[in-house]
Amino acid sequence: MQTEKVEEEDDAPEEYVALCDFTASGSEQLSFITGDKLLVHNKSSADWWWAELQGVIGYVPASYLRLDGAEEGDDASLEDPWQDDEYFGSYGTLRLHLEMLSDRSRTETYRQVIVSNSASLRDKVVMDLGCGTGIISMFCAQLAKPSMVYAVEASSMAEHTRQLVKQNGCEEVVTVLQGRAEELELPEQVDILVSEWMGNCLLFEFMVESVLLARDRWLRDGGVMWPSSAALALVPCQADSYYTETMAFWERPYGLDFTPLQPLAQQEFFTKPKFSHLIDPEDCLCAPCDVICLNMYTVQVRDLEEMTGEFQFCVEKPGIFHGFTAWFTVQFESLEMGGATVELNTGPNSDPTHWKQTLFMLDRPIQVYAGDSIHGNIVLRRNPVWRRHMTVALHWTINSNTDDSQANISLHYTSIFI
Ligand SMILES: N=C(N)NCC[C@H]1O[C@@H](n2cnc3c(N)ncnc32)[C@H](O)[C@@H]1O
Repeated sequence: MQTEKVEEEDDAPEEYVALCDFTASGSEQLSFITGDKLLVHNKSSADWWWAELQGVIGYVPASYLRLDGAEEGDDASLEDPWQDDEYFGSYGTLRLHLEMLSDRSRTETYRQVIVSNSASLRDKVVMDLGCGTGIISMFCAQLAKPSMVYAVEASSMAEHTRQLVKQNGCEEVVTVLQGRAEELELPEQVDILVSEWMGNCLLFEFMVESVLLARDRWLRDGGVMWPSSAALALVPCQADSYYTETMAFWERPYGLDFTPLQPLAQQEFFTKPKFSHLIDPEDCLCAPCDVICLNMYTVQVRDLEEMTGEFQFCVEKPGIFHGFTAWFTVQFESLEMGGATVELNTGPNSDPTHWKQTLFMLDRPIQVYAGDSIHGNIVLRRNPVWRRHMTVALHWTINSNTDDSQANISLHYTSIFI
């Protein structure tokens, strides 16, 4: 995730021009269309600014705007909307590969997919998209007998991957190709396109776009996608420890009253997802549900622009509704008819992974009771400027039938996260 420094608050409002349309998804936001000139009064956070358009005030996504009068070329995002230098630069070092290889649940799942399909992999042509250090390609070469594995890697790690392939005696089967998969020329179509492309909340990094473009270009008719499908799971949850450490903390630190900072804390800590969350299964207020499902054979790049999922949860036990936790699962269908599907589940009831889970905090916690209904929808909207990012909007309503003072009212909140 990119973290931008928050610029100091200015007195005189600055005029910005809208680079693309934005549709508000809450009363506190401001809609605009490409070319609108907005007056920015306050850059309260790196992602959301307080702005005015034709006398109406509201929050606007900073990344959709460019300072009026700035030259087209001044705007880095238009030059490098994929932030490729930074993105592939980060994968050119070992840090992220060490994290991924150290994730045994992730890596062993891919090994299990290869082992359980080893007979069917014989004489097949495989593409390993975004192979990194080549681990999946070498699993294929060592545990099965494909005729060829094209190990495609865009970062400078590819040079080291070639060495690893040779070091492990796989050079007969594995060919390392350096470049973006959607730009490369392969000598032939492939029978299997395997990739480990998943990011936080399943889609961050949007590497999935490259997988779909490569599918359309290189996967032969009847070929197999691994993963074959993917799902984003969501559950309403308690998050008492996070709430205590970021909000309750300001009540009496060292005997002093710091509560005037709580609105700032709410803005700073609860308007962005917490990506490194490990939710305790006990904190789930009910069973999770899959809100977004991707069929990797049919989903199109254009579908990624905006994805909406409905949910209807029935609270199973009384507790404090602090927010929603999200994670993903991916499924690998068998190459054999009727063969068992392998699944990688990054949720709280499975072995932990380096993705952990993602916590979306409510603006304020709400007491809920068994039988309460939490229903609404989640909207993943891809950032039209920064192509590896998206906003997540959660709209929900609680219908409670207890005799509590809040009973029988609908609480409707929208939380927007970048
Ligand atoms: N979230 C993840 N799974 N990230 C894994 C990304 C790995 O794939 C590589 N990668 C990502 N996109 C591409 C692409 N379009 N072409 C080739 N390699 C890629 C990246 O350099 C890294 O080694």
